[in-house]
Amino acid sequence: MKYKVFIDGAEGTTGLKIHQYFQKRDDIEVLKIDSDKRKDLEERLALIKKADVSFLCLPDSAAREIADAAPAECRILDTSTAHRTDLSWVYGMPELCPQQRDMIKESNRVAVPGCHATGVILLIKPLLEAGIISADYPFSATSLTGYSGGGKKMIAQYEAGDRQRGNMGGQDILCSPRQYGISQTHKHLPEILSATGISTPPAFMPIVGDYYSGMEVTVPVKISGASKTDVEKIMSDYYEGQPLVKVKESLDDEGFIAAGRLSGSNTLEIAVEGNDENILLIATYDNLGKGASGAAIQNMNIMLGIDETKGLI
Ligand SMILES: NC(=O)C1=CN([C@@H]2O[C@H](COP(=O)(O)OP(=O)(O)OC[C@H]3O[C@@H](n4cnc5c(N)ncnc54)[C@H](OP(=O)(O)O)[C@@H]3O)[C@@H](O)[C@H]2O)C=CC1
Ligand SMILES: CC(=O)N[C@@H](CCC(=O)OP(=O)(O)O)C(=O)O
Repeated sequence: MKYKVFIDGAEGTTGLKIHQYFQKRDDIEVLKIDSDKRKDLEERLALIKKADVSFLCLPDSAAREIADAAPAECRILDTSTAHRTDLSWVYGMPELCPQQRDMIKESNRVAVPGCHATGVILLIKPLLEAGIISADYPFSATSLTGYSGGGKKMIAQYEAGDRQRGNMGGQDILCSPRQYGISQTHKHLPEILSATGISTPPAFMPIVGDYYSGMEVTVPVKISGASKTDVEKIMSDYYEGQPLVKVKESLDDEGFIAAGRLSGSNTLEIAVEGNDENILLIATYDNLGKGASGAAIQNMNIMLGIDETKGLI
């Protein structure tokens, strides 16, 4: 018996990547839609009704439209931002707290977390749960990402053949890392608040670089009454036994941490760096792996009651 899945938006960045994972699996049959009907609501609904699980890899508005039209018994995983703070959906982060996996397994509506939000939430949550930092702490986060995080449009921009690469004296502005979300209205801030329960949004500094994929999220914290070693212990205990989130002694590679170090992987690695005075909580992962498509597959595996790492490690 094969599970039937439908990928709505299969020709986009996230959808294509999910499709690639299924090419290596013999337990999954991907339901196909004719290319000229890929935006036809009725055709897509018919496939969602046939599938055991459907993935929405669409812009937010299109994800809302199809999710609203689908019968409640259809099982849907939405990779967009549309439903991540919607209380009738389950937040698809199995490592968030002990109950989350069961909630995902039982739900017909699961929202896959945003790529930046994934790192920020996984870094902050254990400290809040341990009570060594309070919900009103003035958090901040820097998040480096590869350009595939921006979907087809940004990939085309960065990969355009007429770009002059290298040090062009500022002629090719894409060569240098670009900070964005400057007005502090990034679309991942609401889910960071709702998943962690912190009282105000962190000061958030996303930066896109001239490389395809990979993320490094850093949350600096000053904690009185707890050392770096205490924080390491809290972090390791919180994620003990998690197959796709690993706490490492250090991510430092001869003085550097490359944001693309886990490009192509589905795991997320955390390390507590810095010193007792300035603790740096750091997570590295692939924006298309644990930050999007890999996380979507992990959620699907949980919903289907099979090994959650199947096809991912
Ligand atoms: N890229 C990333 O790293 C991540 C992306 N996401 C989220 O995943 C979702 C998809 O993003 P991404 O894959 O990057 O985006 P892309 O722009 O690469 O792909 C979006 C796809 O949706 C299709 N589409 C648009 N409107 C409709 C519609 N009405 N009906 C059916 N298909 C439609 C597009 O078709 P066409 O090409 O024909 O226009 C395109 O193939 C977004 O919500 C994004 O926020 C989440 C995590 C990470
Ligand atoms: C480089 C870049 O532009 N990245 C996107 C995030 C992509 C992502 O994962 O966000 P969603 O899951 O919410 O789409 C951004 O920061 O808006």
